[in-house]
Amino acid sequence: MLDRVKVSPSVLAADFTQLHAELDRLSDADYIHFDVMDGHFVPNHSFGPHILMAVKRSTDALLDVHLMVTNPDEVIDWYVDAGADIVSVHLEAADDLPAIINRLHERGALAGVVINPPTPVQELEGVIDLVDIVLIMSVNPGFGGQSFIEGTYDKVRELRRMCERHGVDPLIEVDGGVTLSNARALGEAGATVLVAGSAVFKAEDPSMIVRELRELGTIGMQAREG
Ligand SMILES: O=C(CO)[C@@H](O)[C@H](O)COP(=O)(O)O
Repeated sequence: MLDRVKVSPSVLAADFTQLHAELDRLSDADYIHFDVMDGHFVPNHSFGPHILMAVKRSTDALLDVHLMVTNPDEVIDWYVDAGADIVSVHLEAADDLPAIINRLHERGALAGVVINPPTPVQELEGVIDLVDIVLIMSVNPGFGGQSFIEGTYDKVRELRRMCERHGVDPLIEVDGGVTLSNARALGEAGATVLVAGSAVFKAEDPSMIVRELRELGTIGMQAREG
């Protein structure tokens, strides 16, 4: 059981001409969230393992890689080799998720599963005992700066109940449209990791936003735990 919510700033919203300086401003982040987009699974391209290596050189935070790709089994090793600490793959994209999770564990990485907004939480039933982290998308993946989908709270609560039934306690991460205005409610619903791109990188003082997101999320988490 965590004693506080963790914050994972999404580097997609950073100024790439100043990547090192941008990451340097985030000494308080627990993780750095790294969105990989292949132009097939989502209608956008982002970056690959070489940029992840550059991120690794610029931060002490753990690297939280989110693969929005159609062929996760073929690329997970690239990202572990580049320094990923967590690799999350989409339930909607993986043909053999248990094999991918096994491979990540063999390589010493934490394994995550991601579901898109239309995918019901019940579809996680078969893998919930195997994963270290579940990422619930709170926007349709592909772009930063979108509005948070309100139905996410119910999905997080439902996932929390599923975890209790199974006697497991994976990290529960929420990604997309996360801001200071929903961080507390997300912690209260059961989220333990908040991904935030625009809210952090577009702020004047990104480190302060990271601390505030963590504090609000943790207040919510404590309210849920009573
Ligand atoms: O995976 C994604 C988008 O596909 C997210 O990680 C976004 O990058 C989050 O950005 P904001 O909604 O916080 O701006």
